[in-house]
Amino acid sequence: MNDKEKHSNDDGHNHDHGGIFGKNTELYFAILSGVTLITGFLLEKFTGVSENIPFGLYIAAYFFGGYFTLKEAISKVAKGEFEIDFLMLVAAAGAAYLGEWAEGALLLFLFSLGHALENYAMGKAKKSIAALTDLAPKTALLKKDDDTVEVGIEELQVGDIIVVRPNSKISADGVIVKGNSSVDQAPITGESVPVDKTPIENPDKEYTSKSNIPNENRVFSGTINGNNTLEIKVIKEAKDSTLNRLVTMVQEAQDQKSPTQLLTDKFERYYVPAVIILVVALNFAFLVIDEPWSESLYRSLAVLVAASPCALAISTPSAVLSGVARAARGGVLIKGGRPLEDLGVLTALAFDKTGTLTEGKPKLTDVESFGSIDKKELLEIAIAVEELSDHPLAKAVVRDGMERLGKDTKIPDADDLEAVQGKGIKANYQGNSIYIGNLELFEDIDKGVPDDVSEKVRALEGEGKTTMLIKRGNEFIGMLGLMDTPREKAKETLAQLKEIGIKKMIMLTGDNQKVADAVAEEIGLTEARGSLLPEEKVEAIKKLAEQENKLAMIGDGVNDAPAMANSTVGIAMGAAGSDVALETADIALMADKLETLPFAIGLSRKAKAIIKQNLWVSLGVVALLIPATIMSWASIGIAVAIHEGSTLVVVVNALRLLAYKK
Ligand SMILES: Nc1ncnc2c1ncn2[C@@H]1O[C@H](COP(=O)(O)OP(=O)(O)OP(=O)(O)O)[C@@H](O)[C@H]1O
Ligand SMILES: [Zn+2]
Repeated sequence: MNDKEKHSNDDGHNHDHGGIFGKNTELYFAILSGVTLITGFLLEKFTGVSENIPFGLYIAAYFFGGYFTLKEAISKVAKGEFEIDFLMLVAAAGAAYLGEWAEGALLLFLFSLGHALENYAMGKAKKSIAALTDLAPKTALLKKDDDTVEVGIEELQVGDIIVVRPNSKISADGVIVKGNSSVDQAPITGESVPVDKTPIENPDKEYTSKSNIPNENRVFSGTINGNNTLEIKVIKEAKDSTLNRLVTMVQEAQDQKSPTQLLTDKFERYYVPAVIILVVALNFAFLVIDEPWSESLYRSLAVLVAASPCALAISTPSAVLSGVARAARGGVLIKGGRPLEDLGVLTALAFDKTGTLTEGKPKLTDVESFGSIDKKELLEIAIAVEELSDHPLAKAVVRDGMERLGKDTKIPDADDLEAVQGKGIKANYQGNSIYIGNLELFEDIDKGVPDDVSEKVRALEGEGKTTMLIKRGNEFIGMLGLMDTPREKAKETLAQLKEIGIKKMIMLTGDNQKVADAVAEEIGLTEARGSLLPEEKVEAIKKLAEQENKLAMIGDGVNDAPAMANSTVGIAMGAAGSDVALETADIALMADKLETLPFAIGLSRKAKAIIKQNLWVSLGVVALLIPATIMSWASIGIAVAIHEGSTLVVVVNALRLLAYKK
C-alpha cells in the first residue's frame, strides 16, 4: 500500500499517530495527560503546596492532552476544514481563559483518551483486513529442469511451474499439473472444509485467468496445501492474484460511503453551523439573565462540548468497516457500505438458474433422431457443431456425446459458427447448414416448426429437460435432451432464506418454462420464469425492482451480469474463479456455494441494526446533553465524559460485528 492509498482510507478520525513512543504515542500522551491532571488536582485540593505546582501540572496536562488534537486541527484548518477537534480546542482555550484549568485539562485528557482508544479499536478492524495480505507467502519454489529454486513471488511468470510442499501455503494462482491433495481454501472462500484437488486433464495447454477451469483443478495463492506435494502451473502474476485483488477491493470498500453515512454527513452540514450559532448566542445569555459574562461563556463552552457530533460521525463508518472485515473472513466480498446496508433490508431475491441454483454441469440424457437418419450420425453432427461453442450445454453435448460414440471416433470439423443469444447456434458441416437450438430459434428463422416436431419437443420438455432441436438444411433430423441437477444445498439454503424473512424468490432463466418449473418445484422457489433472453432478464429485474424496491440478483456472472447491474445489489457466486464476477458484482461470494448467502444477509442485517443503535445512542446523548448543559446541570467535565463515553460505546458496538457467528 503506498502513502496515498493509506490516506484515502482515513476518515478524519483515524490518522496514523506516530511519535516518540511508537504507534501508541497518542495513547501514552493521553495517559500522561490524565496522570498530570489528577496529581495536580490532588495536590491542589489536599495539600498546601504553592499554587504554582498544580498549575504547572495542569499546563503539562494541556500539553499532553492537546498535542495531537492541535496537530490534527492545524492540518485540517489549513485545508479549510473545521471539525470536532477544533471545537474542542476552542472549548479548552475558553476554559483556560476562565481560569478553569482543571476542567480544561479534563476535557483534553478525555478527548485524547477517547480518540486514542477509538483509533485502537478501528485499528483492530483494519488489522483484520490487513491480515488477509499477510496470507500470501513471499516466496515460491520454482521448478527449473529437475531442480527447484526459491524465488520471490513477484518474479513468477504465467506458465511457470512451482512446487508446493505438503502443509505449506500455495504462493500463486494456478492449475495443478501434478499431485492430488486437499487444499484449505478458507482464507479466500471461507469454506471450513478442505477441498480435494486433482491435476488438470491437459497440463500442456496454456491456461490464463480467462480459461474456464474446473474448481477441482485450480488453486489460489494464500490457500494451504494438505498432505501431498503439488506441482502448479502459474496462471496469474502475483500482483493480479485473486487474493491481492480481494484485499484491494476490501480496502476500497471502506471509502465508499453508505446511504446512512451520506445522510449523517448531510445532517452534519446543517447541524454544525447551527451549533456554532447557538454557542455564540449563548455568550450573550448574561444580557437576559442575571449572571456574569464568565458564566455565560462557561455555559456556551459546555454546550459546545455536549453538541459535538463525534459519536455520530463514527457510528456508521465503524460498523461498515467491521462488517466488511467480518464478511471477508467468511468468504464474502462486500464492496462498501451501500451493498452492506441494502443487503440487510432485502425482501426479494432473483436467481439465475444455470450454475447458480443448479450445478451448471448438464448431462446429455436423450438422443432422438427423426426419419431416416440414425442416432450415431445425429450425434456426430451435433458434436461437430457444438464443439465450436463455449456454452455449458454445448460442452455437455460434446463430452457425453463422445462418451456414447466411443472416445476414438473421428468427426470432421464444422465451421462458420453463428450464435443466436439465448436461443441456439448455427454452423456449416459437410456442406449443409446445421441449426441447433430451442423452439424459439426456429420460430425466428423461417416457417417455424411443424406440429408433429414441436409436439415431440414439448413432450421432452414436459419431462423437465432442456431440449435442443436439430435441423439440417430444410429437414428436422432430431433432438437432444439435457438435464442439470439442482445444487445439493439449494433446497436447504432457500428454506433458510425463507425462514429469515425473504418473501419472494424468483428464478430467471433462458431455459424453457417446463425446466424452470421443475427446478422451482424441487428446491422451493416462489416463482420461475423461463425462456428469457438476457435483455428480458434485465426487463424482468427492472419490473421486480419497481414492486419490491430492494432486490438482489444472484448469478454466476456468465450471461447475467446486465441483470445483476440493474438490481439493487448484484451478487456473484464462485467469484474466486471468475474475474468478471469478482469485478462486476456488488457482493461476491468467493466460494461457488449458495450456502454463504444466508450468512451474508444475516451479517448485513446485524450491521444495519448496529448502525441504527449507534445513531440512537449518538443522537440521544446529544439530545439529552444539550439541554442539560444549557440549563447548567452538567459541567464541562461531565459533558466531555459522557460525550467521549458515547463515542466509545458506538465504536465498541460496531466491533461486535467482527465476532458475528454464522
Ligand atoms: N450452444 C447451444 N446449442 C444449443 N442450444 C443452445 C445453445 N446455447 C443456447 N441454447 C438454447 O438457448 C437456451 C437459452 O440459453 P441461455 O444461455 O440463455 O440460458 P441457459 O444457459 O439455458 O440458462 P440460464 O439463463 O439459467 O443461465 C438454452 O436452454 C438452449 O435451449
Ligand atoms: Zn471523538
